[in-house]
Amino acid sequence: MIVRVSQTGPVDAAFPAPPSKSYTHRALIAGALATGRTRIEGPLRAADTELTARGLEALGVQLEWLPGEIAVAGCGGTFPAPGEVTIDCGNSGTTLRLLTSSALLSQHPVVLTGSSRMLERPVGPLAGALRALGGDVAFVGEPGFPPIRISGRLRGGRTAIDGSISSQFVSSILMAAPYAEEDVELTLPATPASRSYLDVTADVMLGFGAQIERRGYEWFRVESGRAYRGRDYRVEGDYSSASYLFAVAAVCGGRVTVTGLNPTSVQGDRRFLDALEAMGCRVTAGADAVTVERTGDLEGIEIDMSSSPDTVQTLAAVAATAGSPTTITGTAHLQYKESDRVGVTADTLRRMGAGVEVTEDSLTVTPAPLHGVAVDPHDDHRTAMAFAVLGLAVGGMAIRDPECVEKSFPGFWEALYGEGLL
Ligand SMILES: O=C(O)C1=C[C@@H](OP(=O)(O)O)[C@@H](O)[C@H](O)C1
Ligand SMILES: C=C(OP(=O)(O)O)C(=O)O
Repeated sequence: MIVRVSQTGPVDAAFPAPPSKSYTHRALIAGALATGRTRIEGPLRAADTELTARGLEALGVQLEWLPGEIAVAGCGGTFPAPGEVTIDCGNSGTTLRLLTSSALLSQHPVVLTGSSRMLERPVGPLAGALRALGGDVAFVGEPGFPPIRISGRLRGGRTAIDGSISSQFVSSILMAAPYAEEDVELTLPATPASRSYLDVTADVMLGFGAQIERRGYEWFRVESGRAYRGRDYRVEGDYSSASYLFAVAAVCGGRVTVTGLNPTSVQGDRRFLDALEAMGCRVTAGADAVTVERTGDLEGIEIDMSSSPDTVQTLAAVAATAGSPTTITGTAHLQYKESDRVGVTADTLRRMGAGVEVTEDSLTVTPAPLHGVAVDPHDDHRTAMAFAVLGLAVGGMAIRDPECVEKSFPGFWEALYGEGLL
């Protein structure tokens, strides 16, 4: 299938925010490990969160998707899998990385595998740290990459972990740590990539009753034996998904309101709004809704997005419509995602007519007259959504395999269609 995107004028639209993917993954894992029952209210039902749910079911957890909620029967810290299981984590890095440490809480070995792209996404630093904490993580194929076979136990203790490729390595150990035999102490020698996701992890862990001490993003200590307690847990809206909707106002002019967003959220992609404001948009945040409005021209900016990786492509798309160049730094780890995102973004923007310069850790977009092109997102939802939005400003855009948005934002095309934008 192909979605064709035509040019549209200034907009006046309102959308509900899709629920947060990161919070849903974590609430599923905390609820599954907890003592007692959990109701996850307003979860994201998308390909990736279903993969986490199915993975937990394979580990013996009972859960049920009901309208607007998930009911999870907590297993009290030991997964009752009947024997060795293999879990296909598809294209979801969060599923594979976050389940890696918790898999040590199964009585039997667990094999984690995924799509062909997933087998190219690193897990080496996580495996190394888990070995130091008592686990046995074997690489079934290429060293440092999935598939991995996890056995042994989570003894706990102290170790260092390098999170410069992915914060998910650190989140993985933190989420399982309350069930280690001893306290877990993690030292991070370098600032982790996507550090804001460690705040999301800590937020969910504290919400489920765990105890964490931390010094910024350098050092974390989780108390052993402070089990998660099952509870009713409401999932907040997703700032990464909302970025595409806000970007519609930024590139087309007019205004877009997104409801269901937490104004004090720790999600790093909230910073995307600071970027739009610095470029010349008006951003107003209420108790539960954010409005982005553009009446004049946009100016380019310089911004560090190392903690907001999932909105780099949205920002690059907006930057191509501004009046001066934009430099986004902190982009090095985007090469490890569903695609080499900086490479794909640079290539597509150049084909559209923009000037793009790439260094190891930055992307500079120099605006120029743009024309639409055909985009093959190579199964990367964020490429499809970012360039669809830019297509609304430029016209003549064709997005192939649009169903890849199922990964995080299954209603994306319907949302645009519903507002008369497609
Ligand atoms: O922990 C999470 O929920 C995520 C962490 C980030 O990944 P990295 O830490 O690998 O950059 C982000 O890109 C991903 O979409 C979700
Ligand atoms: C990188 C992403 O997800 P994951 O790492 O879970 O595949 C994403 O959603 O952009």
